[in-house]
Amino acid sequence: MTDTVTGITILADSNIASLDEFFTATMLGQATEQTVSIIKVAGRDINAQLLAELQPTILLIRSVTSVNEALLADNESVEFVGSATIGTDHVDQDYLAARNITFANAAGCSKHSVAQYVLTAILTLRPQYWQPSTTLLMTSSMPPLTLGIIGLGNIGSTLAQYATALGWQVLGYDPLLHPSDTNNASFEQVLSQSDVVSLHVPLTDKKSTHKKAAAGQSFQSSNGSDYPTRHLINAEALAMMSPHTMLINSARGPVVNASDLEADIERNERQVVLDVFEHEPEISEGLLAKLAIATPHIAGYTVEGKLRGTQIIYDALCEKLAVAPAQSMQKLLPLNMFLWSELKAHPDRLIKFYDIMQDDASLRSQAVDGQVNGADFDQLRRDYHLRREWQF
Ligand SMILES: NC(=O)C1=CN([C@@H]2O[C@H](COP(=O)(O)OP(=O)(O)OC[C@H]3O[C@@H](n4cnc5c(N)ncnc54)[C@H](O)[C@@H]3O)[C@@H](O)[C@H]2O)C=CC1
Ligand SMILES: O=C(O)C(=O)[C@H](O)COP(=O)(O)O
Repeated sequence: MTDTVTGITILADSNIASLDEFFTATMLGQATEQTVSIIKVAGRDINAQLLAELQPTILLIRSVTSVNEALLADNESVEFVGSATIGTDHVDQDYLAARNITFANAAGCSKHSVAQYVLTAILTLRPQYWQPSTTLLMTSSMPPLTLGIIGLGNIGSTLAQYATALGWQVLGYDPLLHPSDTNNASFEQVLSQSDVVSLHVPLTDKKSTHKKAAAGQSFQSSNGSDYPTRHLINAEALAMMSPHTMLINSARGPVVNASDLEADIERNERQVVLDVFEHEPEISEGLLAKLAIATPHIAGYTVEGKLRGTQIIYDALCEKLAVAPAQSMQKLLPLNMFLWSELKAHPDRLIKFYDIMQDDASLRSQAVDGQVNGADFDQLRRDYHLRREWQF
């Protein structure tokens, strides 16, 4: 890093967990005369003007800050960008690479939290599907739930493990991975044969756009894919699903076409669970009332999920600074009594493990004339009670 004499200035989204515990001079292995200043602002307020004023060396963000040419074209101070999130659709990674700015995200940080959110949603709406595999063969006459999972990366594959533990059938679709026990179906089969379809894909667009980096060279937008996911679930896809099939989106809002979804719910009375929204942080008028469960993009918001996000970008920054990490989230975590084995044995305790309807009620309480505005949506996320991740 070039800032070894003057110290390090970090500009950070104030919604990143435990910033003060991780990003100090001591924890970043700096000599005692060195300063590390950390400036915390709301993620949506991080803009080119603020960067020009503060000249940070390090930028720490979450999903609400777009990092791209528009933000960085006039900036020469930033050398490291860390996003304490799994998703990276808000970051133009190829632009950062072209500018020689190191980038790290927090892959997998909240995979259990999101999988547990999805399980909770399903079991809250359809409690009849509690069928731990040990009792399945002996007692149940009802066929097990068929869970369709679109995207079998960290979250999708973790969800598949929980589903299998409950004796459910998994139909999975991921065209970018080899076929496997769970990557075992086509897109059409997942949609047409599942009782519940859960989306776990990144937000991507068609591969195409060639852009110009600041230095003049041409590069491709990092969000381009041969299997784009924007509006993957549209009227055509919804028409393949039986009205009985529940749809859950905890990936990114624009993976589902919101107006097609509204029309589909009206037509089919489909049970739909949304944690993310096409026009987030706004929720379009009329949509909220049609949803079975709606939450303000908090599927990954557990104490563990958020702290792991911070740990992963902290470790990456330590690597960039060539120092050994000195802080560990294990030292910061309060005792956790939420055991998956207990929940599996006592399904009636689900509400104690995660009361998803309380999150739903908090979001609906913000609605005025059927609409939630962006500031209220963001505030719910900022003030979220942070639940606990179930342990093994
Ligand atoms: N609601 C929330 O709080 C959270 C949402 N997320 C979202 O969940 C997404 C998935 O997370 P991870 O599983 O950890 O990511 P991951 O990168 O481990 O897995 C994504 C999988 O989707 C697959 N995929 C890509 N395009 C596809 C397509 N067209 N059809 C089917 N599969 C496709 C990829 O091959 C990959 O295996 C993130 O990108 C993020 O946007 C992540 C964390 C929290
Ligand atoms: O990790 C991701 O990807 C997510 O969607 C985050 O958990 C969402 O949280 P924010 O980054 O928007 O706070």
